[in-house]
Amino acid sequence: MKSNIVLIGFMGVGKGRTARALAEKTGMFAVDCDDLIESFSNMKVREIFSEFGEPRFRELEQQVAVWLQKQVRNTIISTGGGFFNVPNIRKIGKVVYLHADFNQILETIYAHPNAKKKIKKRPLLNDLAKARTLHESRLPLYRNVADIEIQVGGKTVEQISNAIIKKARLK
Ligand SMILES: Nc1ncnc2c1ncn2[C@@H]1O[C@H](COP(=O)(O)OP(=O)(O)O)[C@@H](O)[C@H]1O
Ligand SMILES: O=C(O)C1=C[C@@H](OP(=O)(O)O)[C@@H](O)[C@H](O)C1
Repeated sequence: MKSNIVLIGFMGVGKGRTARALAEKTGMFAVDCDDLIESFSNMKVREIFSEFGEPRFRELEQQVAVWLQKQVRNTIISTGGGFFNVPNIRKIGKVVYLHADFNQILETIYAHPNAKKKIKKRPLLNDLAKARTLHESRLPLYRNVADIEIQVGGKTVEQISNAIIKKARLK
């Protein structure tokens, strides 16, 4: 049985979008950690942050991580931008880091017709100066846990998913 693929990377880099494209191409199923947290808690991510604070959200991420490791196989898992920090990340599956420069990420988010909504639902993107620093400080940490790194800047989702299939030997 194939192991899971765990997509990590900064907010808005395209983890969810890539997971869906990969699922379509490989026949594997795709799940998203933020979606799992929202359905489990019956709250939106932004509500969890505003009502209970970031530490509660990180606890929920750890619960999801334990469940994924125990129960989920043969699945493409897209994660939130801070999920890579869970202690068992490398036990969940093959970790694929999607990398783009901060400016490229902002460009793709702002190019979207729903840009305002996309920013609102990501509390850590609301202050752009802080988000830029976060991107910089996380870069070595993402690289440290990743098995594979994919450059996504300027690429189509088709090119990105084909690169992952090749590097992770998914087909
Ligand atoms: N390579 C890309 N080219 C064009 N648009 C992209 C690209 N990557 C992401 N997007 C768009 O940016 C937004 C964030 O993508 P998403 O998959 O939700 O990111 P993440 O799951 O990493 O936060 C979406 O609207 C998506 O369609
Ligand atoms: O980078 C982060 O710490 C976060 C990223 C978000 O997910 P996306 O990467 O899907 O935006 C979401 O999990 C939460 O707002 C925290």
